[in-house]
Amino acid sequence: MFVVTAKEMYDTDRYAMERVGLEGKMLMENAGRAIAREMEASLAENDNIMILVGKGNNGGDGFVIARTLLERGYAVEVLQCAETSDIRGDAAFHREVLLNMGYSISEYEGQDVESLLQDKDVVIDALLGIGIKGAIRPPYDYLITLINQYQGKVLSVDLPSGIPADEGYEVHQAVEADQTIVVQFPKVSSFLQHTAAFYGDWTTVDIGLPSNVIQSGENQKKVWGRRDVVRTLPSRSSFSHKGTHGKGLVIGGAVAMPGSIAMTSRAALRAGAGLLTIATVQENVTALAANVVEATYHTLPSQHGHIRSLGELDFSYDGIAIGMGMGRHEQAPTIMKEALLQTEGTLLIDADGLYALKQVLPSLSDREGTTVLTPHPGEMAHLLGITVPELLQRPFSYAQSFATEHDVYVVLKGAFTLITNPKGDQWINPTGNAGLAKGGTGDVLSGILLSMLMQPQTVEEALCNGVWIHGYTADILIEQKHSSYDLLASDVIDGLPATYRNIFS
Ligand SMILES: NC(=O)C1=CN([C@@H]2O[C@H](COP(=O)(O)OP(=O)(O)OC[C@H]3O[C@@H](n4cnc5c(N)ncnc54)[C@H](O)[C@@H]3O)[C@@H](O)[C@H]2O)[C@@H](O)CC1
Ligand SMILES: Nc1ncnc2c1ncn2[C@@H]1O[C@H](COP(=O)(O)OP(=O)(O)O)[C@@H](O)[C@H]1O
Ligand SMILES: [K+]
Repeated sequence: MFVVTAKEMYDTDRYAMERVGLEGKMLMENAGRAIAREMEASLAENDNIMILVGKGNNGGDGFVIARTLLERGYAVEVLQCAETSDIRGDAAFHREVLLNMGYSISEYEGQDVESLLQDKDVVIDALLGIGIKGAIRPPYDYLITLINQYQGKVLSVDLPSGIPADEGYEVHQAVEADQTIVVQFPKVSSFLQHTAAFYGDWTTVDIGLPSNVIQSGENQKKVWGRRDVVRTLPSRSSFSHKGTHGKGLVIGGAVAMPGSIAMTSRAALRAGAGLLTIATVQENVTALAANVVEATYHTLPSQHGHIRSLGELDFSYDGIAIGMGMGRHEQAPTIMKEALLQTEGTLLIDADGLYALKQVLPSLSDREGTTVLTPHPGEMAHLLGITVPELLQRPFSYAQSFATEHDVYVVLKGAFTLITNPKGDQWINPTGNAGLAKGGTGDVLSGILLSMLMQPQTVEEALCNGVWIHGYTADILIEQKHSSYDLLASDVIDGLPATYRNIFS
């Protein structure tokens, strides 16, 4: 499923009208009817409905929705919140159709909307869509405040009014919808931390727009779904052997942090790695060996309880993950530089490794092999030299500029983890829940990703599948036997068998 900006949506609209021959009126008819049909699932037969219509095409959709619901027998009052002379084009056309069918429209002229809303069960918000610019002006500012005070159900058309389609905007005032019915493609703002909650539950409706423009455009954004996982996750050949499934190396850990690499390693093995070696400080090996019995071990020279150097480490592995529990110390950047320059294959860098990387960033360009960075927002902000709030305002652009500039894959973790390839294409992961907001779940993700990167699939598929599996496992676990409070990172590792059985069933 494609995810779009306002510009991509307008370009698609123009292409549909000018090149394909789908008239605007027709698209608006499709949109309004599809949205009304979708809304019916949330409506009761006797509901009193108020639809607030704005002056643009979002309001135009509103006129079609009103007509469709009225024809189906619902009690709908239409409040037009703009001067009739300001309503133009397709919206004006559908306004006329509504009137021609014998229905009436009230115009907002400063009347007491609060009392008008009192006997309504549902408010449909068709005030503003993707065309919003700048701070909300009257009367929409006032109407949005009233909608948010209203106790009944609020259903928004395309976007909650006041929310822009794109990233990079601060939101001061917007409708807090219970549900949003999105026209054709989800907009970027439905995945951003500061805007996602305004949407409530959202679904998309197909209005017949072509996807050519987006498909042929640069830097596509897509949601990675279950079907993609089933389509791309390689099944195992009955003649495979442990070497076929990838020989991985995990470098990390310190005396004070033995758990991270244990989780990464156990997760990698559970996720399907054929063979796994752990390279860590000598002091931890005995305890780890009892914990991760399937792995082999390589002891690294240590100093003050952390890795001093990579010593004589052999780097001939199918995939290497570095950084988990490694600590932030003086030697870390040198160790990172060595890993960047000595390893030829796939290198995944996580956690403390990302802090060390920041100091040797230019060495990234000297790498031949694939490099994957898995930062959480704090680590990504540090790599970029910006603040976390700045990053969260524009995660798509920042992840994209970093990935393209440094020729790396970036897995920016969060409620909607964002995967970016070195060309700047992006995938959004929809799985996962707040149960994952706990120490160690990132280590587990690194292990799953290391394993995925060694299976026969593209790097993009490996990363998207790994992130999806991690989140989906947490989703099943909190549905079936855990909660978002008690879930532990190690539970996610133990939940992987059920996920695989489910995917391959
Ligand atoms: N492919 C498409 O793009 C389609 C879009 N449709 C609908 O059309 C909508 C986009 O229509 P428009 O481009 O007319 O945009 P809007 O419906 O968002 O209306 C924009 C108008 O609102 C006013 N406005 C903008 N910012 C404001 C602010 N801060 N305060 C107060 N008023 C403000 C301006 O007068 C502007 O012209 C979509 O969200 C969707 O609902 C559908 O009808 C069909 C297809
Ligand atoms: N609210 C949330 N919803 C979904 N996933 C989440 C949420 N919070 C965190 N996660 C996921 O949990 C993991 C946390 O990783 P990270 O912050 O590196 O943890 P740690 O360093 O403790 O291992 C990431 O995969 C992230 O996407
Ligand atoms: K709206």
